[in-house]
Amino acid sequence: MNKIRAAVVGYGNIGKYVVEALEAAPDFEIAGIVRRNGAENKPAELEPYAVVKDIKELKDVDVAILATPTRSVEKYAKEILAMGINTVDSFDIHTQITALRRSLDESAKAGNAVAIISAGWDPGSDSVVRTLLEAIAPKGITYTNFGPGRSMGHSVAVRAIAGVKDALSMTIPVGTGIHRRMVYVELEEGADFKTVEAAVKNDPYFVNDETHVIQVPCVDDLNDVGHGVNLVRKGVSGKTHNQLFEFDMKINNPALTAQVLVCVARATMKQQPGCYTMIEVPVIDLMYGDREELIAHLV
Ligand SMILES: NC(=O)C1=CN([C@@H]2O[C@H](COP(=O)(O)OP(=O)(O)OC[C@H]3O[C@@H](n4cnc5c(N)ncnc54)[C@H](OP(=O)(O)O)[C@@H]3O)[C@@H](O)[C@H]2O)C=CC1
Ligand SMILES: N[C@@H](CCCC(=O)C(=O)O)C(=O)O
Repeated sequence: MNKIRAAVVGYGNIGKYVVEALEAAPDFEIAGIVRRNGAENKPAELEPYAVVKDIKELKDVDVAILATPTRSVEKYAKEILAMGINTVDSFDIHTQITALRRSLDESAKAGNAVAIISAGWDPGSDSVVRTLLEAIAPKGITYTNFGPGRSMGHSVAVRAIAGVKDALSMTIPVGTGIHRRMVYVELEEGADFKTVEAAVKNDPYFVNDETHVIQVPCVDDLNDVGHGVNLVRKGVSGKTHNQLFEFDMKINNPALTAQVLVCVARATMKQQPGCYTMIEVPVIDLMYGDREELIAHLV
């Protein structure tokens, strides 16, 4: 069997778990890890792998798994798709997904490659669940209630603000798909708390939610990467009301995001050139194994 050669771009919270998920997958091999500082301070667990500054330094990469901040995804994806290498990412600014899809569709087709975007758990696997539930009860309301837990995307956005040394953004479910954001910040020496607080509250990640910013001496003392979702749809199948569906999970956030990225990386190998979201990809393409055996086992 020819293994799929994957590069991991960015070695932060998600990147570390992507390496583990690739190591556990029978059909993948790690082509290398791409880091801004290359092999400088190479962590012990990456000893068996090439760690480089530029993906061009790696050989025969089939797919690049982008574990970078969401706001860097488009730049990395465009460069990599132009080389004819597939990309997957977990881009999570929901209001910008269709724009990213249009932009990367052009890049992917030009590079004769495949991009699957917004492939984490939300957006990502939850999007597939929402789609399925809406198909089987076309009229009705779906509520996606997160947490309580750490949003990686919101925490990354706060860490990017000048003067922030570390940050933890906890998502607190208020009900009916509404969330409160509790943001714990550790500041660089001399940083002004009020300026940071205003920047957080004005960031598009936070601007629509009730947000509280709290200064703490050490974010690491508070950190817990657990998260979860309770997704409920109540609706109408045909002309019959009161169909009630519920999907619930409690997870290690980076570990689940990484596993979704890896199964979606597999699926890139089976699509025509272009850019897709997870709801556009046949779910069987996420799976490793013989097609007929999967059908016998899962259908
Ligand atoms: N859709 C979903 O369900 C989910 C999506 N996510 C997304 O995953 C993203 C990554 O999260 P997380 O792993 O916690 O982030 P981290 O900050 O821990 O890691 C990102 C890594 O990307 C690299 N990098 C490349 N460019 C930059 C840059 N400009 N600034 C900072 N780092 C850069 C760095 O690695 P190096 O130093 O090695 O170069 C960095 O460690 C989040 O932005 C979030 O949106 C996360 C969870 C769920
Ligand atoms: N994109 C999230 C995962 C979904 C949960 C969420 O959106 C939130 O906590 O606000 C994340 O980055 O952790």
